[in-house]
Amino acid sequence: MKDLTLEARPEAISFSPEQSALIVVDMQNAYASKGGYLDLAGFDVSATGPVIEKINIAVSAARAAGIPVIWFQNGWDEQYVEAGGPGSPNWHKSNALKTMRQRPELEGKLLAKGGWDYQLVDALKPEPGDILLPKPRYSGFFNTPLDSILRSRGIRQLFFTGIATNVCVESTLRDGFFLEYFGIVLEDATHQAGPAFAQQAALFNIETFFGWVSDVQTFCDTLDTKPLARIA
Ligand SMILES: NC(=O)N/C=C\C(=O)O
Repeated sequence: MKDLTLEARPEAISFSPEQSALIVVDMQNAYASKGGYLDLAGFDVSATGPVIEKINIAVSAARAAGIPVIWFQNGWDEQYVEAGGPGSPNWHKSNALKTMRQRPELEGKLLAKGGWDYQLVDALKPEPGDILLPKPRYSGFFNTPLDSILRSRGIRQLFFTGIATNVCVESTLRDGFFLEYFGIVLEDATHQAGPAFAQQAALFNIETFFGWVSDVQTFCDTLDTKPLARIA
């Protein structure tokens, strides 16, 4: 397929579907569902429903265009060895680990592989041919085979969706930038962890310093695919 031009901020960007991947960051109950880790830690997850719908549309369009879909799940083994102990800054900064220390009844329930909190939300279903990757830190490029998977497939452009815009989405897009990948975030298929200004700040950072910002409808229109559902 020939190069396509995607309308984006701060400017349009050309890309080749054969050199692209759609990355779905951490669409787990932990980050998108009531009763998940972010909700229990006091973050507002009430507006994640429309984001899930937009991600489904973007995933359908990517698959129709032959663009690989890469799903990340953030979390650790049930004993939290992969989370790191007090010698890791993750131990000190992870709000999931801090919440479990404050509420021992939650120990082993947050972001633990095999648990409900770690599972992708029911409305999002990987299909055969998609790539599902665990990741133990915010960035999808650390302690994962992502870079090798992308380079071995000649992929240079990464389209980002998922939660949280200002944490794991931005972290992975930033590291991709340093590794010479072109990062484009589909803003209406993302949601922040924290106040609304965190979403705007992350999008400002991406647009201004690290990549490009577009949206799901533009992505679908540019690929000229017929997504499963039109965006209202
Ligand atoms: N997926 C994320 O952006 N996660 C943010 C915070 C955390 O995992 O503690």
